[in-house]
Amino acid sequence: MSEIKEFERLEDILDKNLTGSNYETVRQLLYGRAVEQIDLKTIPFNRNLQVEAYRIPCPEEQLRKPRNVRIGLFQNQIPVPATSKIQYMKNALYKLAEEAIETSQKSGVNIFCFQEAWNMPFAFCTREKYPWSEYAESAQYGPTTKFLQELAKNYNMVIISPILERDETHSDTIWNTAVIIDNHGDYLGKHRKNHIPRVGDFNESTYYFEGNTGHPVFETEFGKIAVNICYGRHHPLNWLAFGLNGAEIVFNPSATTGGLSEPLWGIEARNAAIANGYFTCAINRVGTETFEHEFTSGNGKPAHKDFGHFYGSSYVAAPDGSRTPGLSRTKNGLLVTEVDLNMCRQVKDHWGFQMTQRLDLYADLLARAVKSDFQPQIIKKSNC
Ligand SMILES: NC(=O)NCCC(=O)O
Repeated sequence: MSEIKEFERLEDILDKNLTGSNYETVRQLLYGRAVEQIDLKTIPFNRNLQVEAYRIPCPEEQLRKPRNVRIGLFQNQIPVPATSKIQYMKNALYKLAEEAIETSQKSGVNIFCFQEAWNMPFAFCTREKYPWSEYAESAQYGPTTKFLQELAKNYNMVIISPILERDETHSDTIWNTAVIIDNHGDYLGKHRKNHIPRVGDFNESTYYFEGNTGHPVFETEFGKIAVNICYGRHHPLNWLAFGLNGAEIVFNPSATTGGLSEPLWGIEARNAAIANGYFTCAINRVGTETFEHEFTSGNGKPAHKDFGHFYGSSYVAAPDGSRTPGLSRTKNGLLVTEVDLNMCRQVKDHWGFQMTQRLDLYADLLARAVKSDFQPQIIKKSNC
């Protein structure tokens, strides 16, 4: 697929080209029930940050109070060239993060999530070990976690921080990890990316292995949350497992490019929300990162110095299939979304997907499929 850079977002095209009831019909078929815009006009935003805020409506119940939570998703370009010195890059990103978290706090955000490997360039396309491995740091005690613990505590906000992790206890190994910091500034735990891509320039397996933390769900004051890191969104069972462990919101911090995955982007996290009865939050990087040395994609095409365009387009999807518009494809942005977690149970009651999911049937098939003597269940005519 060729790169698409020349438009801001799909929603703008719909908006410009469809009018009146045509627009509403198409919007509803594509995006589900309408979300409401929240007016944040009073907040003095940094001009370079697109801030959009929505409420996903949810019927009130008679016995349970609403469990309203505001989610903040932050997508950004690296603020200085990819080739910058490590500490310079980290400091520039910390400054950006501080602004985004401060704006989130003014917007009433309770849970904030960054994009994948947010405190570094997405350099895994290069296959160079240095300097990129030097970005790795301890999940619990590293400088990025320390920096965010302070902000989480001051702003009473849960923060999800996907970073490159260095596990000093286990032979200095490197992992692609999301760190969860609670709203008191305490380290709650971490999750390591389960599925590592080997597609296009996503050469991440050069740096780290498939995660070994299972499918943890973190119980916070603002709901039960989990993190499905980037490429894991192509794996329905990965989403399912977070649902089985009771997640109410699953974050999908990502770094993906237009030429590779854009047609899938609006589908996968949204489908996961519907199938598993939880909210999903897809966050993608923005911009083009150019590296010093050329690399190839192993496809016979010329060597190049960048991955292509990271297309942003972060969004939130609800268990009833509705979703927010996406943020810009080209700008830094903060997407604030208010959701009522009661919707998870309401949709489960309505559709019955969990009641009818027949896990036993699939457990039996999966148990057989992983064995070396597995025989696929194929019926054919006896004389063929
Ligand atoms: N970071 C990452 O896993 N990217 C893989 C590409 C994709 O899943 O779209």
